[in-house]
Amino acid sequence: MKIFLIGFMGCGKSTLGRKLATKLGYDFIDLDHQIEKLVGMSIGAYFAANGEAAFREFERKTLQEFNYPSNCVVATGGGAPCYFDNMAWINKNGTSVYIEMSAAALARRLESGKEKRPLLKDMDQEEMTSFIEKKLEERNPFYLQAGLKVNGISLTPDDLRALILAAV
Ligand SMILES: Nc1ncnc2c1ncn2[C@@H]1O[C@H](COP(=O)(O)OP(=O)(O)O)[C@@H](O)[C@H]1O
Ligand SMILES: O=C(O)C1=C[C@@H](OP(=O)(O)O)[C@@H](O)[C@H](O)C1
Ligand SMILES: [Mg+2]
Repeated sequence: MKIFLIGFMGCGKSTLGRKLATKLGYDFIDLDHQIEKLVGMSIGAYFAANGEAAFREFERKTLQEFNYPSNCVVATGGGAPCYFDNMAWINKNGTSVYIEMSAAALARRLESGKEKRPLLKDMDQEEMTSFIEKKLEERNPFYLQAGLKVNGISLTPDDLRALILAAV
């Protein structure tokens, strides 16, 4: 089974994904790390050098052309499902899981680590909360196409594993 974790920045795709993969005995792939490896720089540096549109193209290519093992957990980037035909591609090729959280909870979590996220790096808590509220409105139509939606607050890897296994 190929499990694609989707959801806004900070919902826990990378952290929970790695632990979930270990629990299932599956490989773990973080698409952002994969992109960083292929372009030879951090996501932040790539955004600064080439802009967001170039990043989205590269993200699509990486998502859709990666040679996934048959059993894996994939942490996507927060924007990945929301561009091109990526969400349809994900649903055709795997089981998608949306880790849902409110804008306020996401903003609290993202306070540390925002320097690594080019879309957030210059914002304070208030700006970040309203930016996330607006972005979630745009992105939810894509996220909500996931096969399974789970609440990301206090979500443990064991909970996530149980919810996914119950749903498939
Ligand atoms: N289930 C969780 N419970 C509490 N904190 C979490 C959880 N998952 C992630 N975090 C914390 O939230 C931040 C963002 O997590 P990360 O996995 O990078 O999110 P994403 O990949 O979805 O952007 C990190 O500081 C991480 O330690
Ligand atoms: O939501 C987004 O547009 C982005 C999310 C990031 O991944 P995480 O969701 O893992 O932070 C990363 O792909 C890039 O900074 C853009
Ligand atoms: Mg991540």
